[in-house]
Amino acid sequence: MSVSDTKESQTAGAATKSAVFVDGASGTTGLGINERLRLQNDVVVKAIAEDKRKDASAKRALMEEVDLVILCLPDAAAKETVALIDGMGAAAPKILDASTAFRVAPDWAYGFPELAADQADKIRNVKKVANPGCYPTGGIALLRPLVDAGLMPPDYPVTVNAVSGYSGGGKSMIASFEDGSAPSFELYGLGFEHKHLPEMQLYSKLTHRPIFVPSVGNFRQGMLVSVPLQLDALPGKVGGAELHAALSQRYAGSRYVSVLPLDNEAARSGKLEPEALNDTNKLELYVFASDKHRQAVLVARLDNLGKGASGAAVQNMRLMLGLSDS
Ligand SMILES: NC(=O)C1=CN([C@@H]2O[C@H](COP(=O)(O)OP(=O)(O)OC[C@H]3O[C@@H](n4cnc5c(N)ncnc54)[C@H](OP(=O)(O)O)[C@@H]3O)[C@@H](O)[C@H]2O)C=CC1
Ligand SMILES: CC(=O)N[C@@H](CCC(=O)OP(=O)(O)O)C(=O)O
Repeated sequence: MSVSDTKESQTAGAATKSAVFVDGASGTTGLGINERLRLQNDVVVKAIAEDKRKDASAKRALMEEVDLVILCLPDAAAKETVALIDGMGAAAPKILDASTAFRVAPDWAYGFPELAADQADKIRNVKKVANPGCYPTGGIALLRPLVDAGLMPPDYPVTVNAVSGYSGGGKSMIASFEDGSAPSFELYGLGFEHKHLPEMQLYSKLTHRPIFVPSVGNFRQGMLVSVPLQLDALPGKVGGAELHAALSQRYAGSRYVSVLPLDNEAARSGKLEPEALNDTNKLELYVFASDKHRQAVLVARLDNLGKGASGAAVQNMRLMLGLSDS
């Protein structure tokens, strides 16, 4: 049996299509990527035979045939595959890694194309891209424009609260919620060492480590990431309108990131639920503010499996392969 079972939509002209291998294709993120790739007819997905999926030499042979490898593996396994690719010399494909292993590595580009004006070009032009964590996608999207605009000093004492659906914890967490052994809701990360903190601090350009309090609830996917602010602790007389203007300016024209108007349904009801963007690559940003009490809460809503993982991976993949945004 060949090491690759090529799932082709191989029709005339297929030779010019970019070829991609998803390492870890049967995990939560890998399945989500493959589902999205099935809808894209300008990419050929090469799949490894099931019994060879952890076999390094079979992987290497397959990786020599592709333009890009997407890693959907635990950190340790991602590092092993990256070492394998680093040893391939000129035959090495581009790498897009969904794990936490390389997100703050200096020789990798951070796969959040909306981070800054030149970030999409960086992603296009490097060989190694780290897909962001789900929570940092929301946190950085809210914080970075405020720091860049000078509304939030880099040493501001930031707190990030968040709630995620249970698919964020991969196959084992999904099983524990679906067999009823997990609690309905819990806070975690209370040891101040959550794996997303380094990327959240670095790409938000904060000099102080944020306090990050994630939580997980009994729903499959979707998330909210929120940042509470005492407005009088910010310099000047910053109010909701200025925060909103800075975010709106940063994401003007963005296809996937939108900033909701200050007056929106959630602001009127005082409530926001996490599942509305499920199965999309969208990220919504909200500014809730009270001029009376001089307080604000910034909120990002996204699908942890969409813009928080597989959707972002496909967006980055297309940039890395020089394909138009589908
Ligand atoms: N779930 C989410 O919302 C997000 C996840 N991520 C990241 O994506 C990566 C994958 O996570 P997720 O999909 O949730 O995890 P899962 O546990 O759902 O899947 C991981 C997959 O990797 C496979 N695997 C493990 N070791 C190897 C190996 N050496 N070679 C090939 N396959 C291997 C596993 O197979 P087996 O079970 O047989 O060992 C499993 O199918 C992680 O680094 C995670 O941090 C990123 C953003 C969001
Ligand atoms: C609910 C839950 O457990 N979520 C995961 C994060 C999922 C994610 O996006 O993070 P990575 O990309 O870094 O894997 C966690 O907190 O570890």
